[in-house]
Amino acid sequence: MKTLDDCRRSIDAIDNEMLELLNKRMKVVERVGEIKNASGGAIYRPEREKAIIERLEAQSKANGGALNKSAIEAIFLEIFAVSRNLERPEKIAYLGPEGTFTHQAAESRFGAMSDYISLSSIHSVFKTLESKRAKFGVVPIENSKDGIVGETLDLLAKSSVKIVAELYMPIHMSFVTKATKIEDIKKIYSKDKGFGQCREFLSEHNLINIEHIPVESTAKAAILASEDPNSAAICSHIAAKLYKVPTMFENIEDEHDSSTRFVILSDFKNGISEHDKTSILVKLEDAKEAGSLVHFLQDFDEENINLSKIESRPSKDQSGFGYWFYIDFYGHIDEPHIQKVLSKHDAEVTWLGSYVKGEDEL
Ligand SMILES: O=C(O)C(=O)C[C@]1(C(=O)O)C=C[C@@H](O)C=C1
Repeated sequence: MKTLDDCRRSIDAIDNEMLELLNKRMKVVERVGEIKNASGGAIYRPEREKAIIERLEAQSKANGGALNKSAIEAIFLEIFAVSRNLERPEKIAYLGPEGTFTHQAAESRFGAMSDYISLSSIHSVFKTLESKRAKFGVVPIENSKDGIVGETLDLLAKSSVKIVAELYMPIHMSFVTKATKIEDIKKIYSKDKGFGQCREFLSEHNLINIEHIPVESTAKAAILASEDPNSAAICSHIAAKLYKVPTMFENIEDEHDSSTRFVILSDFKNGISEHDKTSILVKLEDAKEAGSLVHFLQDFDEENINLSKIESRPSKDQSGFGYWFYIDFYGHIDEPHIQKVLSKHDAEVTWLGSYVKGEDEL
């Protein structure tokens, strides 16, 4: 029977081997970086990362290994993040401040070691990418309960920035305050969506009729609540911890399976993988004619292209009344059957990105 000391000696030996192997991997990665830097190729290749994780998951299963997909992902996403930093360090702009769900989403993809820029609006994230002050941007695009984030869609419509990846994160809200009694709370800070996601909680605790102050992020709400003991914030657990505001209630969201879809923005096109999704904007020329959208969608149907989302937005241009449509469908823009459909509608379609579809779609 192995003793604890025996086990620890084995662990030390295995750790040494793993470190040697990781360093060996990083030598290869350095060469990949040289090749990409010489050709101007994109460093971040989400489709390749996904393929690696899938291969390792299958291998682990076949060999009866203890590591499941989530464990493999947790370990390897951090390895990829270190690799990318070695190939070419790139800055990541996100909707801050620190402690937002977007920050959490950014860290889950780019790891703890990357160089982050926290910005106070979605608009600033787009501007920072357009001016090349950051290579990647992370912003929310949709919540399973509250729907689309209009600002992100409107900016995608105007900007040259593309979606290169998406990810879904479960959202849990906390009610945090420095007050010791709920009756002492005179105002609540949160992001507008935060109030929207916790209506039942607010009503059950008679918090509907006190002042609700929407601010630009749930982390900002935590900062404000940390400065005023007669206020509270609806925010993430990490924001409460970061800004040292005690938690009065946890998991106060109406729907506990609420999750938010985030998109990673950049300036390159991904290669084709087997699990792609494409986002487009459609401005139909004859939008006032009944049936024009139906005809457009029939073209997709004929090629067996499945839509995962369609959302109409009022167009904000000067020409007056009108709508455009935001559409997500399965497949990559470079696949021939997709080209066939889109080429029929060249003038009406703006491509927003093709990317590996995230796990746990809303
Ligand atoms: O295969 C590549 O293109 C690499 O740059 C290597 C690597 C990796 O560490 O395996 C790193 C970054 C990419 O996002 C994908 C994979």
